[in-house]
Amino acid sequence: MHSTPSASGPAISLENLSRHYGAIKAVDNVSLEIAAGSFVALVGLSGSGKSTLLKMINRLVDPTAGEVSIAGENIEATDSHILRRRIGYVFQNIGLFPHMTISRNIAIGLELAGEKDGRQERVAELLELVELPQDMASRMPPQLSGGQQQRVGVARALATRPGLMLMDEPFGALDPVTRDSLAGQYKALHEKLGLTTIIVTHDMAEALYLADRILVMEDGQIKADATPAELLSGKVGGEAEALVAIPRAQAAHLIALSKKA
Ligand SMILES: Nc1ncnc2c1ncn2[C@@H]1O[C@H](COP(=O)(O)OP(=O)(O)OP(=O)(O)O)[C@@H](O)[C@H]1O
Repeated sequence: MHSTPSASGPAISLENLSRHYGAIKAVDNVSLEIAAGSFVALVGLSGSGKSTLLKMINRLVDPTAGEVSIAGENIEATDSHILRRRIGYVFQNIGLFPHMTISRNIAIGLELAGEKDGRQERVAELLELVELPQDMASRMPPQLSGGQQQRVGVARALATRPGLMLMDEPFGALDPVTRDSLAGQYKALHEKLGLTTIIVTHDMAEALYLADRILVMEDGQIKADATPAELLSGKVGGEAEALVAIPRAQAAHLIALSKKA
């Protein structure tokens, strides 16, 4: 079997990016440089604009103003099929096609791109990459657990060897143990493949654990931009501090309980 060649994640640039819906400023004049190979978490309260920001990067949502560039190229000028091959997208409810085998679900991006050669080998390679047994290839999605389906979602997103992964609450619907183990395995994949990853999560503890940079959104704007260590140090303040206070208090509570045992 071939080993997976390292992809090289692109740098991303957002310039005065906005998406307004009438009076609602879902994303409001955001400018941002994301370095190649970063793992960025977008956190913030419900409705703060995280998903809208993410979806403007793969053109699922069109901005009302501003620009997105990937590896220095304005995405408006990039053919949307090419863009989709370069960007993997994983979201909470996976969206596997229930009437297609796991193998076909994984290969759908290759099929749509007209890539005929080596599809089965690529599926085998991807199953191995996301640590699923090869015999799952012939099963149908309803015959897999939620966690296994989510792994298939990750495999499908990686099929076209994208350098950029966009993930919207990818592990949100899973139990905490599966969630933690999948998140850890994804982080290892991110490093192994040299990806650029942007993840939306409601879970600050997950963001602190996974990302090397955390962006806190509020009312369509980025109100804090910090490393996990900076956030944990308590120097960032504002809403970021309120979000970090929750996992910090939980950790302190658990430590106190374990001392009583
Ligand atoms: N298609 C739409 N039409 C009108 N308003 C929209 C649309 N999509 C999003 N919004 C509004 O834009 C704001 C930001 O929504 P968005 O989904 O980006 O937030 P979010 O931070 O991802 O929220 P959540 O954490 O709940 O998923 C919200 O007020 C939402 O109601």
